[in-house]
This record gives sequence, structure tokens and C-alpha cells, in this order.
Amino acid sequence: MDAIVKNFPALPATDGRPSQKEAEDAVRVLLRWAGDDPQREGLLDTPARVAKAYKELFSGYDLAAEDVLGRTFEEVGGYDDIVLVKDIPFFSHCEHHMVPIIGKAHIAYLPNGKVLGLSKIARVVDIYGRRLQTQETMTAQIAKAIDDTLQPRGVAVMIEAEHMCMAMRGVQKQGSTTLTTTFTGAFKTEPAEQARFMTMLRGFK
Ligand SMILES: Nc1nc2c(ncn2[C@@H]2O[C@H](COP(=O)(O)OP(=O)(O)OP(=O)(O)O)[C@@H](O)[C@H]2O)c(=O)[nH]1
Ligand SMILES: [Zn+2]
Repeated sequence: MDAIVKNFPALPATDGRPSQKEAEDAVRVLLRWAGDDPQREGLLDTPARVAKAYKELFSGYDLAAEDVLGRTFEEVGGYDDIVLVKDIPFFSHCEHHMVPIIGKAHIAYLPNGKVLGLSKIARVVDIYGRRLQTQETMTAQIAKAIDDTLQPRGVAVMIEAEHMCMAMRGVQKQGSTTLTTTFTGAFKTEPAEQARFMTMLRGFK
């Protein structure tokens, strides 16, 4: 896991970014390359819209998971059992084809005196989802971010997703789901904890 995450630091370098105009020009080139005319009326505003959409879809490059996870709570009445947030929907884009990955993340941790605001877990999914990704990297990054900042007794992350690059093009297999998991701490070393995560995930639909 460390090797994967090392190549994809929490906050990639953003220096030397092209300007908005350069981004819009690039869209015009792609439109011409695809066979259309960027000067026709319907496409005049498209480069600006695409740049705006990319800003939103890739907004994760401007955010650090550590900032979101910094706020923790300690008054939880001694609660120290699994906290599982499941079925967190997300959109990402695969780094190979830049087309959507659509899926759900399931994230659990075993608190060690501190708990996270539940929404922060979903925010971390968005931060990593709104970048170019592989599913494996995203799974490892989410686990590492929670592990590093909260230092819980263990983290379990499962992602299930459909890759549009497999559905809309190439091999064209619609409806297949890819599952990836990362376990740390007790979820990694104790099969019973891992089994409990799986049971909670699958058992109470
Ligand atoms: N491991 C992994 N592979 C992915 C992910 N998203 C897309 N891919 C795969 O990345 C691979 C890229 O393969 P290449 O042979 O370089 O590209 P390609 O010619 O477009 O491949 P095809 O999709 O088979 O047409 C494909 O097999 C994709 O299915 C991901 O999140 N994880
Ligand atoms: Zn792809």
C-alpha cells in the first residue's frame, strides 16, 4: 500500500497549471479532432463549460484529506467499537481513459479514543474521487488518510465500482463491478474483525 500511496501523494503538485484560456483552447482542439466545428453556435460556449465542469470534477486536487480529517471528537461515552459508513456514492475518473468510474465506498474504523464527524468520511471519498484515479489507488489513499490522521485501531475500506471505460468502449462489458479492499491494524491482523466488517456490510441490507 505504501508504494502505491507514495506515487500519489495526498495533495499533488499544482504549480505551473495552464490558464483557463489554454484549457479552453485544448477543448477546441479536441472538438476539431473529433470531427466537429467549435465555431458552430451550439459549441461556442462549450470549451468554457467543459473547463468549468473539469474544475468541479477534479476539485479534489485542490483539497487535502488531512485538513478535513483534522477535526475529531473525544466525548463518545467510551464507545470503542466499529464505526461503519457504508454505501457512500461517488464519481471518479479513470486515469487511463479519463472516463467515469461510478461506485460506492464502504469505510469502517475501530476508534482509539477519538471519532470522526461522519460527514468527514464521505468528504474524504470525494477528495480522492475528484481526481484521476485507479480504483486500487483510491482505496489505499482513503485508508491511509484515515489511518494517519485518526490513528485508530484499524481501518477497513471497500470500494465497489463500475468503470465506464469497460462499459462504453473497449471490451464493452456493461454491469460488471470491481471490488477493492484495504485493511489496516486490527482489520488486517484479526480475521474476526475483518469478518465482522464483511457481515455488517452484507448482513443488514
Ligand atoms: N487496475 C485497474 N485497471 C483499470 C482501472 N481503470 C481502468 N483500468 C484498466 O486500464 C487498462 C488500460 O489498458 P491499456 O491496454 O493500456 O489501454 P486500452 O488499449 O485502452 O485497453 P482496453 O480498455 O482493454 O481497450 C484497461 O485494462 C482498463 O480496464 C482501475 O481503476 N484499476
Ligand atoms: Zn479507463
